[in-house]
Amino acid sequence: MQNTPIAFITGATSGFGQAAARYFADKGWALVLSGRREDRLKALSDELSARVPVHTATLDVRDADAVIDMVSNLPEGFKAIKALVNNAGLALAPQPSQDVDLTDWHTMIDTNIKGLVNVTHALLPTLIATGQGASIINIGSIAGQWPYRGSHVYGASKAFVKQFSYNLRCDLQGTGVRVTDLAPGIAETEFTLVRTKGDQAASDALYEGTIPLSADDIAEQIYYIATLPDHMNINRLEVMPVRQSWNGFHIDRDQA
Ligand SMILES: NC(=O)C1=CN([C@@H]2O[C@H](COP(=O)(O)OP(=O)(O)OC[C@H]3O[C@@H](n4cnc5c(N)ncnc54)[C@H](OP(=O)(O)O)[C@@H]3O)[C@@H](O)[C@H]2O)C=CC1
Ligand SMILES: O=CCS(=O)(=O)O
Repeated sequence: MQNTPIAFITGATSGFGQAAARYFADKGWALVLSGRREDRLKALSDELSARVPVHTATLDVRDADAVIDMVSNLPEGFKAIKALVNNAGLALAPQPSQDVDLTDWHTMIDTNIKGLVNVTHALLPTLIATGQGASIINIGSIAGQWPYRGSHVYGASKAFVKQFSYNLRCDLQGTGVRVTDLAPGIAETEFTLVRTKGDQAASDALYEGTIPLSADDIAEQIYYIATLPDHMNINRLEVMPVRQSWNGFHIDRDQA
Protein backbone atom coordinates (compact mmCIF):
# COMPACT_ATOMS: atom_id res chain seq x y z
CA MET A 1 0.00 0.00 0.00
CA GLN A 2 2.91 2.35 0.72
CA ASN A 3 3.77 2.95 -2.95
CA THR A 4 0.25 2.55 -4.29
CA PRO A 5 -0.84 5.82 -5.91
CA ILE A 6 -4.13 7.22 -4.60
CA ALA A 7 -6.81 8.99 -6.67
CA PHE A 8 -9.43 11.19 -5.04
CA ILE A 9 -12.51 11.33 -7.29
CA THR A 10 -15.57 13.49 -6.68
CA GLY A 11 -18.88 12.53 -8.28
CA ALA A 12 -17.98 8.84 -8.34
CA THR A 13 -21.58 7.63 -8.18
CA SER A 14 -22.25 8.01 -11.89
CA GLY A 15 -20.87 8.80 -15.34
CA PHE A 16 -17.24 9.92 -15.71
CA GLY A 17 -16.44 9.64 -12.00
CA GLN A 18 -17.71 6.09 -11.69
CA ALA A 19 -15.94 5.02 -14.91
CA ALA A 20 -12.71 6.69 -13.73
CA ALA A 21 -12.93 4.81 -10.41
CA ARG A 22 -13.15 1.52 -12.31
CA TYR A 23 -10.38 2.50 -14.72
CA PHE A 24 -7.95 3.54 -11.96
CA ALA A 25 -8.82 0.38 -9.98
CA ASP A 26 -7.96 -1.73 -13.03
CA LYS A 27 -4.55 -0.05 -13.03
CA GLY A 28 -4.02 -0.78 -9.32
CA TRP A 29 -4.61 2.67 -7.82
CA ALA A 30 -6.13 3.08 -4.36
CA LEU A 31 -9.28 5.19 -4.37
CA VAL A 32 -11.03 7.84 -2.33
CA LEU A 33 -14.52 8.11 -3.78
CA SER A 34 -17.26 10.59 -2.97
CA GLY A 35 -20.73 11.62 -4.03
CA ARG A 36 -24.07 12.23 -2.38
CA ARG A 37 -25.70 8.85 -3.12
CA GLU A 38 -24.53 6.52 -0.40
CA ASP A 39 -26.07 3.35 -1.90
CA ARG A 40 -24.14 3.82 -5.13
CA LEU A 41 -20.90 4.50 -3.30
CA LYS A 42 -21.37 1.32 -1.31
CA ALA A 43 -22.08 -0.73 -4.43
CA LEU A 44 -18.97 0.67 -6.13
CA SER A 45 -16.86 0.05 -3.06
CA ASP A 46 -18.17 -3.55 -2.85
CA GLU A 47 -17.24 -4.02 -6.51
CA LEU A 48 -13.73 -2.52 -6.38
CA SER A 49 -12.43 -3.13 -2.87
CA ALA A 50 -11.64 -6.79 -3.58
CA ARG A 51 -8.98 -5.49 -5.98
CA VAL A 52 -7.68 -2.21 -4.50
CA PRO A 53 -8.01 -0.23 -1.25
CA VAL A 54 -11.15 1.94 -1.40
CA HIS A 55 -12.35 4.63 0.99
CA THR A 56 -15.78 6.15 0.35
CA ALA A 57 -17.43 9.22 1.85
CA THR A 58 -20.86 10.63 1.19
CA LEU A 59 -20.15 14.24 0.45
CA ASP A 60 -21.94 17.22 -0.99
CA VAL A 61 -19.11 19.31 -2.46
CA ARG A 62 -21.17 22.47 -1.87
CA ASP A 63 -20.71 22.05 1.89
CA ALA A 64 -17.26 23.56 2.55
CA ASP A 65 -17.20 22.43 6.20
CA ALA A 66 -18.08 18.85 5.23
CA VAL A 67 -15.31 18.87 2.61
CA ILE A 68 -12.74 20.05 5.17
CA ASP A 69 -13.99 17.48 7.67
CA MET A 70 -13.79 14.65 5.16
CA VAL A 71 -10.31 15.56 3.94
CA SER A 72 -8.94 16.04 7.46
CA ASN A 73 -10.32 12.65 8.51
CA LEU A 74 -8.99 10.55 5.66
CA PRO A 75 -7.89 7.22 7.14
CA GLU A 76 -4.24 6.17 7.30
CA GLY A 77 -3.22 4.84 3.92
CA PHE A 78 -5.54 7.25 2.05
CA LYS A 79 -3.92 10.57 2.89
CA ALA A 80 -1.14 10.91 0.29
CA ILE A 81 -3.32 11.80 -2.69
CA LYS A 82 -1.56 11.73 -6.06
CA ALA A 83 -4.45 12.63 -8.38
CA LEU A 84 -7.43 14.81 -7.58
CA VAL A 85 -10.23 14.40 -10.12
CA ASN A 86 -12.61 17.32 -9.63
CA ASN A 87 -15.50 15.78 -11.52
CA ALA A 88 -18.68 16.42 -9.47
CA GLY A 89 -20.86 18.82 -11.41
CA LEU A 90 -24.07 19.32 -13.28
CA ALA A 91 -26.01 21.37 -15.78
CA LEU A 92 -29.58 22.46 -15.15
CA ALA A 93 -32.23 24.26 -17.19
CA PRO A 94 -31.51 23.84 -20.93
CA GLN A 95 -33.99 26.61 -21.73
CA PRO A 96 -32.94 30.23 -22.48
CA SER A 97 -31.77 32.44 -19.57
CA GLN A 98 -34.98 34.44 -19.48
CA ASP A 99 -36.97 31.27 -18.62
CA VAL A 100 -34.63 29.85 -15.98
CA ASP A 101 -35.27 29.74 -12.22
CA LEU A 102 -32.60 31.65 -10.30
CA THR A 103 -32.21 28.67 -7.97
CA ASP A 104 -30.95 26.57 -10.90
CA TRP A 105 -28.25 29.13 -11.65
CA HIS A 106 -27.29 29.16 -7.98
CA THR A 107 -27.09 25.36 -7.85
CA MET A 108 -24.68 25.27 -10.81
CA ILE A 109 -22.51 28.02 -9.33
CA ASP A 110 -22.51 26.35 -5.90
CA THR A 111 -21.59 22.94 -7.35
CA ASN A 112 -19.42 23.55 -10.41
CA ILE A 113 -17.55 26.57 -9.06
CA LYS A 114 -17.75 26.66 -5.27
CA GLY A 115 -17.76 22.87 -4.86
CA LEU A 116 -14.69 22.47 -7.06
CA VAL A 117 -12.95 25.28 -5.18
CA ASN A 118 -13.89 23.75 -1.80
CA VAL A 119 -12.32 20.40 -2.66
CA THR A 120 -9.25 21.92 -4.31
CA HIS A 121 -8.53 24.20 -1.36
CA ALA A 122 -8.85 21.34 1.13
CA LEU A 123 -6.50 19.08 -0.84
CA LEU A 124 -3.83 21.55 -1.97
CA PRO A 125 -1.52 20.95 1.04
CA THR A 126 -1.71 17.18 0.45
CA LEU A 127 -1.05 17.49 -3.28
CA ILE A 128 1.88 19.84 -2.69
CA ALA A 129 3.28 17.37 -0.15
CA THR A 130 3.05 14.67 -2.83
CA GLY A 131 4.84 17.05 -5.20
CA GLN A 132 6.35 15.69 -8.42
CA GLY A 133 3.80 13.68 -10.37
CA ALA A 134 0.73 14.92 -8.48
CA SER A 135 -2.18 16.09 -10.63
CA ILE A 136 -5.34 18.11 -10.35
CA ILE A 137 -7.68 17.14 -13.17
CA ASN A 138 -10.61 19.50 -13.37
CA ILE A 139 -13.53 18.38 -15.51
CA GLY A 140 -14.50 21.40 -17.56
CA SER A 141 -16.52 21.27 -20.75
CA ILE A 142 -16.61 22.44 -24.32
CA ALA A 143 -19.35 24.71 -22.91
CA GLY A 144 -16.60 26.65 -21.13
CA GLN A 145 -15.10 27.58 -24.47
CA TRP A 146 -17.95 27.73 -26.98
CA PRO A 147 -21.25 29.58 -26.48
CA TYR A 148 -24.59 28.02 -27.32
CA ARG A 149 -28.22 28.69 -26.48
CA GLY A 150 -29.30 27.34 -23.12
CA SER A 151 -25.73 27.09 -21.80
CA HIS A 152 -25.84 30.37 -19.79
CA VAL A 153 -24.50 29.75 -16.28
CA TYR A 154 -23.43 26.17 -17.01
CA GLY A 155 -21.00 27.28 -19.73
CA ALA A 156 -19.89 30.22 -17.62
CA SER A 157 -19.16 27.91 -14.69
CA LYS A 158 -16.99 25.76 -16.94
CA ALA A 159 -15.18 28.87 -18.23
CA PHE A 160 -14.37 29.47 -14.57
CA VAL A 161 -12.98 25.93 -14.35
CA LYS A 162 -10.73 26.61 -17.34
CA GLN A 163 -9.33 29.91 -16.04
CA PHE A 164 -9.03 28.65 -12.46
CA SER A 165 -7.02 25.70 -13.78
CA TYR A 166 -4.64 27.99 -15.67
CA ASN A 167 -4.27 30.33 -12.69
CA LEU A 168 -3.66 27.44 -10.30
CA ARG A 169 -0.84 26.31 -12.56
CA CYS A 170 0.85 29.68 -12.10
CA ASP A 171 0.65 29.45 -8.32
CA LEU A 172 1.76 25.81 -8.21
CA GLN A 173 4.82 26.41 -10.38
CA GLY A 174 7.77 24.87 -8.53
CA THR A 175 5.70 22.40 -6.50
CA GLY A 176 5.59 19.70 -9.18
CA VAL A 177 1.77 19.61 -9.08
CA ARG A 178 0.19 19.56 -12.54
CA VAL A 179 -3.21 21.08 -13.38
CA THR A 180 -5.41 20.24 -16.35
CA ASP A 181 -8.77 21.42 -17.60
CA LEU A 182 -10.22 18.34 -19.31
CA ALA A 183 -13.07 19.60 -21.48
CA PRO A 184 -15.33 16.92 -22.94
CA GLY A 185 -18.01 17.39 -25.56
CA ILE A 186 -21.29 15.47 -25.69
CA ALA A 187 -21.05 12.28 -23.62
CA GLU A 188 -23.75 9.81 -22.68
CA THR A 189 -24.06 9.64 -18.89
CA GLU A 190 -26.83 10.71 -16.50
CA PHE A 191 -25.85 14.33 -17.30
CA THR A 192 -28.82 15.09 -19.58
CA LEU A 193 -31.28 13.30 -17.31
CA VAL A 194 -30.14 15.66 -14.54
CA ARG A 195 -30.18 18.67 -16.86
CA THR A 196 -33.78 17.98 -17.90
CA LYS A 197 -34.82 17.06 -14.34
CA GLY A 198 -35.62 13.45 -15.14
CA ASP A 199 -36.91 13.65 -18.72
CA GLN A 200 -35.68 10.27 -19.99
CA ALA A 201 -37.20 10.81 -23.46
CA ALA A 202 -35.34 14.12 -23.90
CA SER A 203 -32.13 12.51 -22.74
CA ASP A 204 -32.55 9.56 -25.09
CA ALA A 205 -33.38 11.93 -27.98
CA LEU A 206 -30.15 13.89 -27.48
CA TYR A 207 -27.99 10.82 -27.87
CA GLU A 208 -30.11 9.11 -30.52
CA GLY A 209 -28.71 8.59 -34.00
CA THR A 210 -25.18 9.70 -33.20
CA ILE A 211 -22.13 8.37 -31.43
CA PRO A 212 -21.46 10.45 -28.32
CA LEU A 213 -18.43 10.01 -26.09
CA SER A 214 -18.82 7.37 -23.40
CA ALA A 215 -17.90 7.64 -19.73
CA ASP A 216 -15.14 5.10 -20.41
CA ASP A 217 -13.66 7.35 -23.12
CA ILE A 218 -13.28 10.15 -20.59
CA ALA A 219 -12.03 7.83 -17.83
CA GLU A 220 -9.23 6.80 -20.19
CA GLN A 221 -8.30 10.45 -20.80
CA ILE A 222 -8.30 11.18 -17.06
CA TYR A 223 -5.95 8.27 -16.45
CA TYR A 224 -3.72 9.31 -19.36
CA ILE A 225 -3.36 12.81 -17.89
CA ALA A 226 -2.69 11.49 -14.38
CA THR A 227 0.06 9.17 -15.56
CA LEU A 228 1.99 11.41 -17.92
CA PRO A 229 5.71 11.70 -17.21
CA ASP A 230 6.19 13.97 -14.18
CA HIS A 231 7.66 16.81 -16.27
CA MET A 232 4.62 17.08 -18.58
CA ASN A 233 1.47 19.16 -18.04
CA ILE A 234 -1.51 19.20 -20.39
CA ASN A 235 -3.06 22.60 -19.73
CA ARG A 236 -6.35 21.95 -21.47
CA LEU A 237 -7.60 18.92 -23.34
CA GLU A 238 -10.81 19.34 -25.34
CA VAL A 239 -12.32 16.09 -26.54
CA MET A 240 -15.35 15.75 -28.82
CA PRO A 241 -16.86 12.81 -30.60
CA VAL A 242 -16.09 12.84 -34.32
CA ARG A 243 -19.79 13.43 -34.99
CA GLN A 244 -19.90 16.72 -33.03
CA SER A 245 -18.61 20.06 -34.33
CA TRP A 246 -19.61 23.74 -34.16
CA ASN A 247 -22.77 25.57 -35.16
CA GLY A 248 -22.86 28.81 -37.15
CA PHE A 249 -23.75 32.23 -35.76
CA HIS A 250 -27.47 32.89 -35.25
CA ILE A 251 -28.73 35.95 -37.13
CA ASP A 252 -32.03 37.54 -36.09
CA ARG A 253 -33.73 38.64 -39.36
CA ASP A 254 -36.86 40.59 -40.18
CA GLN A 255 -39.59 38.36 -41.58
CA ALA A 256 -39.90 38.63 -45.41
N1 LIG B 1 -21.86 14.24 -19.99
C1 LIG B 1 -21.42 15.28 -20.68
O1 LIG B 1 -21.84 15.51 -21.83
C2 LIG B 1 -20.39 16.19 -20.10
C3 LIG B 1 -20.20 16.33 -18.74
N2 LIG B 1 -19.24 17.21 -18.26
C4 LIG B 1 -18.98 17.35 -16.83
O2 LIG B 1 -18.51 16.11 -16.35
C5 LIG B 1 -18.76 16.00 -14.95
C6 LIG B 1 -19.42 14.66 -14.66
O3 LIG B 1 -20.65 14.62 -15.35
P1 LIG B 1 -21.27 13.26 -15.92
O4 LIG B 1 -20.51 12.10 -15.47
O5 LIG B 1 -21.48 13.46 -17.36
O6 LIG B 1 -22.73 13.35 -15.23
P2 LIG B 1 -23.47 12.40 -14.18
O7 LIG B 1 -24.75 13.10 -13.88
O8 LIG B 1 -23.53 11.03 -14.70
O9 LIG B 1 -22.51 12.45 -12.91
C7 LIG B 1 -22.38 13.61 -12.12
C8 LIG B 1 -21.72 13.25 -10.80
O10 LIG B 1 -21.57 14.45 -10.04
C9 LIG B 1 -22.03 14.21 -8.72
N3 LIG B 1 -22.54 15.42 -8.09
C10 LIG B 1 -23.44 16.31 -8.60
N4 LIG B 1 -23.68 17.27 -7.69
C11 LIG B 1 -22.91 16.98 -6.59
C12 LIG B 1 -22.73 17.59 -5.33
N5 LIG B 1 -23.39 18.70 -4.98
N6 LIG B 1 -21.86 17.02 -4.46
C13 LIG B 1 -21.19 15.90 -4.79
N7 LIG B 1 -21.33 15.27 -5.96
C14 LIG B 1 -22.19 15.82 -6.85
C15 LIG B 1 -23.12 13.14 -8.87
O11 LIG B 1 -23.22 12.39 -7.68
P3 LIG B 1 -24.42 12.46 -6.62
O12 LIG B 1 -25.66 12.86 -7.36
O13 LIG B 1 -24.46 11.08 -6.03
O14 LIG B 1 -23.95 13.48 -5.63
C16 LIG B 1 -22.54 12.28 -9.99
O15 LIG B 1 -21.68 11.29 -9.43
C17 LIG B 1 -19.60 17.22 -14.60
O16 LIG B 1 -18.75 18.19 -14.03
C18 LIG B 1 -20.14 17.70 -15.94
O17 LIG B 1 -20.41 19.06 -15.94
C19 LIG B 1 -18.45 17.92 -19.11
C20 LIG B 1 -18.59 17.81 -20.45
C21 LIG B 1 -19.54 16.91 -21.06
O1 LIG C 1 -20.72 19.82 -20.76
C1 LIG C 1 -21.48 19.20 -21.48
C2 LIG C 1 -21.31 19.11 -22.91
S1 LIG C 1 -22.46 20.07 -23.69
O2 LIG C 1 -23.82 19.63 -23.27
O3 LIG C 1 -22.27 21.47 -23.31
O4 LIG C 1 -22.27 19.85 -25.15
